[in-house]
Formats: sequence, C-alpha cells, structure tokens
Amino acid sequence: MTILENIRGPRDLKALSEPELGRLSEEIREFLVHAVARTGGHLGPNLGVVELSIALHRVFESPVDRIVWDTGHQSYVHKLLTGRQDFSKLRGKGGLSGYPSREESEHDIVENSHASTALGWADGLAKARQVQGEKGHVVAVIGDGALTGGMAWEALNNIAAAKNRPLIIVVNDNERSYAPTIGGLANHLATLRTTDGYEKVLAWGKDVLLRTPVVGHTVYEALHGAKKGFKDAFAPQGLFEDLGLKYVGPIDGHDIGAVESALRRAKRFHGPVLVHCLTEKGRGYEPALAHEEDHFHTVGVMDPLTCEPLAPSNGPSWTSVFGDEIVRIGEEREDVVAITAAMLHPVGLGKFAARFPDRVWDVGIAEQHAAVSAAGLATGGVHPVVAVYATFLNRAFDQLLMDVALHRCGVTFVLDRAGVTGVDGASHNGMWDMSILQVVPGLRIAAPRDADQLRAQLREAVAVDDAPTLVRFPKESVGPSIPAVDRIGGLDVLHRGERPEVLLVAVGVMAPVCLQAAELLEARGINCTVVDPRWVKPVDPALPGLAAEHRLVAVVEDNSRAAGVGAAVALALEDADVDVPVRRFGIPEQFLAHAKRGEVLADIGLTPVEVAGRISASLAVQEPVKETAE
Ligand SMILES: Cc1ncc(C[n+]2csc(CCOP(=O)(O)OP(=O)(O)O)c2C)c(N)n1
Ligand SMILES: CC(=O)[C@@H](O)[C@H](O)COP(=O)(O)O
Ligand SMILES: [Mg+2]
Repeated sequence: MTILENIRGPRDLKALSEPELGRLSEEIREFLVHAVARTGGHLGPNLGVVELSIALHRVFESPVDRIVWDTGHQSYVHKLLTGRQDFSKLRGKGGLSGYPSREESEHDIVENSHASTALGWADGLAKARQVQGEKGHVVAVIGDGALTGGMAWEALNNIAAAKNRPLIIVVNDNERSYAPTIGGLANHLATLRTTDGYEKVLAWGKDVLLRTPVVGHTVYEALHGAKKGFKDAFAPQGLFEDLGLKYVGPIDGHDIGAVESALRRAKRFHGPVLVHCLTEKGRGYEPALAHEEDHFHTVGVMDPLTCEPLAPSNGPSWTSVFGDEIVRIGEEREDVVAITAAMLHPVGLGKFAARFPDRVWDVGIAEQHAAVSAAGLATGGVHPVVAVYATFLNRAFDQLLMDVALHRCGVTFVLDRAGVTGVDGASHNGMWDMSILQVVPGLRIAAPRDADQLRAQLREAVAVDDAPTLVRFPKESVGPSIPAVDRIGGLDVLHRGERPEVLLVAVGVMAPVCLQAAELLEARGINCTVVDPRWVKPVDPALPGLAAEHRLVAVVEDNSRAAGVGAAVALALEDADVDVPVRRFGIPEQFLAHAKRGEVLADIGLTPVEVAGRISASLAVQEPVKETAE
C-alpha cells in the first residue's frame, strides 16, 4: 500500500512525518501524470499544487474550515486527499468532475469554473461566519492568473476593509495563466517573488533570537512587528499592504513545512491575510515544464512517457480554421487587431500574434475589460476582434450591450467553445450566448455550418464597422463542407423536398443533424426544406414568408432553447402574422453534468432521430391539411 492509498481524508495527513510527506508528494505526482494522461485534464496546474494542497489540509480542518478553490481546475490533489482517488473516469460521464463538486464531497464549495470568483465567495462565507458567530477559518486559493480578473479586486477591496474579519487568501503564484501572466499585477508579484529577504531574515531571527536568553524574545517580537519601513527594505509589500491586507511571503509553495508555517501564522492573525506562495506549473514532470506554451495546462489523452496524443484526430478544429483566416484578414486589413483574455493559443490567435505582435493584446482574465477596451479601439479607428470562449463572454454582457452596442462600435466577437463543450461540466458549456445576446440592439450573430462559412462569415463580420458582430462555433473538428443548393433572401437552402411540409432551420453546426432528420422524415413521407440562416440575428426577412409555405417550422440550435434563435424565429413569424407552429430544439434550461459532447447532445435530444421523431409527432396531432379542390 502506498501512503496515498492510506489517505482516506485530511485527518490521515496529520500524523505523517516529513519524509512520509515527501514520499506522498512523489506518489501524488506519479498518480496525476498517469491518471490524467489516461483521461485528459488539467495536469500542469495540479502538479503545481501538490505540496500546497497537502499543507492546506494539514493546517486547516476542512470542511469546518472552508477552503475555496478559484476556477477549480487545480483541485485534483484536494480531491485525492478528501477521499476521491478513482480518477478512471475523470471528466467523463458518471466519473469525477474536473472541478469541485458539492455532489461529490462536503469538502467542495465552488463548482463554477469561471475564474476570479473565489475571493468573492470567501468574503461572503467569512461574513456569514461573523454574523452567526461561527468558528472556523475561510481560505481562498487563487492563482496569479485569476488575480488579473476584476472581480478579484472588487472582493479584495471589501476584504481589506474588514480589519477584524479573519480571512486567508493563498495566492498560488506560478507566474502563468496559460502563458506567462501579464500586466502590472504580474510585475508586482514578480517584485515580491524576488525579494524574499524579509522572510529569510525573519526565519533566521526566529531561529537565533528565540534561543537567545533574556533579550532574544523581545528583540524577535520587535523584529517581527517591525514597521512597514523595515519590511519594505527587504520585501516591498506595496499593493497588498497598502490595501490593508497583512502580507506573508513569498513562501516556497513546494516546501510543505514552509507553507504550513506560513499558514499557521496566517491562522493566528485575526484579520484578512494574504499568503503568497511561489509554485511551478507542471512541477516534477519535465515534459510539462518544457512545454513553453502552457506547461500542460490542459492535456488530452496521451502517452505519459512520450506525451504523444492517443485520441484520434478527426481533422482540423474550428479554432484552427479561425486562426488561419484571421491571419489572412490581418494581411489584407491593417486596421484589424485582436484581443484575448489570457487564452491566446486556446482561442486560435497564436499565429496572428506571431505575424502581427503589435496588433494583439492579452488583457489577462478580464473579459469585461476586453469588451470595453475593444469599444475604445473601435472608436479610435481600428477593428478589434475579441476572441473568447462563449461561456466566458457571459460576464461581459453589460459591456457588450452598453459600451460596444450602444455606441455602435464595429467590434467582432469570436466565440470558440460555443454550444455543448461537455467534459468541463456545467459552467463551461457555451450554451447561453445566442439567448442573452438576442436583446442587444444592432448586434449581428453568425453561426457557420462549416469551414467555408466560417471564413465567409468572419469576413462579413469584420466588414461591419458601425455595429458589433459575433461569430460562434463549437469545440470539435470541423466537418465536411455542406453546399447550398439554393439561396432565398439571406437563407442558404441546403435541401428542398417535393411539396415540403416541414421547414427545418439549421443553426450553424446543427446543419448535418437537420439534413439527416429530413432524410428520416422523408422516409416517412414527410418532405422537408432545410435552410441555414447563416446570420441568426437579426432573423432573415425571407424566413417568415418561407415558413408560410410549410405546415411546421423546426429550429435546431446548439444553444439554450430559452430565448434562443428558435424564440427569435417564433417572434419573427408572429410579427409577420404567419401562424405556422414553431418547434424549438436546443439545450434545456439545465446545468448539464460533465460528459463527452456527443453524449450530452444525445442526452438532450439534439440528434437526427430525436428531432425527426418530435417533428413527426407534432404533425400527427395537427389538423390534416384539407385537400383543396383541384
Ligand atoms: C472568466 C474565465 N476566463 C477564462 C478562463 C480560462 N482559464 C481557465 S484556467 C485559466 C488560467 C488560470 O491561471 P491561474 O489562476 O494562474 O491558475 P493556474 O492554472 O496557473 O493554477 C484560464 C484563463 C476561465 N476559467 N474563466
Ligand atoms: C479551466 C478552464 O477554463 C480552461 O482551462 C478550460 O478547461 C479549457 O478548456 P478547453 O480544453 O476546451 O480548451
Ligand atoms: Mg497561475
């Protein structure tokens, strides 16, 4: 039995000796590399928090002490130490989530994988403790990347104001988001990282002075309580101390003893305290440390020895098609610039950045700033392309509405991971964009069905300079091109049956589903028309008239059913006094459990069989069409 196998819960950590803790760290790293290589997941971030997680669970008494993980992608070690060691189906259907999960454990609190929220959660938890007179510590673990998010500073502003409300912030500073963390904060953290003199002097002072009879203790207390000036001489605390937080660090985040000592000091402090831990993303696994792009932030299924991907590639991804086309556009249009929120490569801007380094900005994990800055860029005379994952645009809704759209700024948003993403769980699905953005006046939304359409719609989008535009596509390989057989208004006709009864409106990647559903229906004698609107907002003016020629309209989208494209089409028919029934196929108003994208789509009925079945059933209950006299 390994030491790790004997850890059933945090209590089992308390009695381990220093050598045993060292062995445990090695066992955990060995476990992580092999387990995550088998399933895919956040290998780099978790290799970086092995000692930190062990120290946290030795010093604090979770779940009475509340430990909140920001973003939560780095909670695998926490899971291993809190009774969850079956990683065989990590992020898979019925297996462990890749993020904290209340359903899995009482030790887990925040399931939201959107960064920069942990300090806000901790602020609330600490206030609740204080109001109820409850004992127990509140600890928030936040990465240096997540600290670049505005919400973290809103929380810090509140936390620092409450001098008598204990709250411990552990900054897991590995100097990276995916890429090296950017901005003034990153530079400040770097300053703190390189001036650890104060801690060393303090450690020396404690060691020597406390052994010095009579005066030693007094001198040590004086040293320890030294004014800010003394401390600044060794480690300019600046930012955090000026905010009113006690700063402890920088601490070697891979030295369990040092981290424990710092956490115990923080524990004794009756107010907000920040413990700055220096860690290494990918620690202990050379291929991760050598991976300059992101230190194996997320890996697919791979051979742990060679790091060769083992999952079959099904051809180019939507991301790569976007990444190549935006470079071509950048060659033709000097005014096109790009913005990423700490995800340059994941959103496909790596090639653009290499080609046009002065025309791309990484704003940190700051989607709201990205949108407002884009409004400024557009007003300043250039055309910004803001590339983010669909789910993360949610937090920039107000900025898109009130800064970009209200001022009719020519900004193009490119949403990757739109629709069901699957393995990253509920908060990662890009399922809300085409619902919440329906209410943005002037915004135009495109959903390409294949690579050719992505290229074309992206070009159409960046050509608009007096309104925001948005192009969205999913996390999967791009399928084969789907040619149009006709065009009606702005609608691409993909299929036109004889005397069709059903109009299938295929939104983006749902085109193959609709074409297969049409085949199934026609096998039952129900002929269909299948159209791809390309631009789903505003609804194409030709759609109501086309709908009027059919008995039923079915809108199929990889987006929430509520207030989605289907709802917009129904409204357009109503406004045109076209009383043809509309059936909406999309994602139900649920938080979807983690599973593969295909599994989730099947579970929610976004398959040809389900769509055809529902349409057939709808027609069956309709009044039969009266045959008009010949
Ligand atoms: C709002 C938001 N934007 C982007 C992401 C994507 N994302 C996940 S982890 C990560 C980097 C986090 O860096 P850091 O907080 O330093 O944690 P580390 O991975 O270094 O441990 C990013 C950008 C996210 N989860 N949330
Ligand atoms: C935690 C987080 O938000 C990202 O790391 C995300 O998990 C990446 O998702 P992809 O694997 O789809 O790029
Ligand atoms: Mg980091």
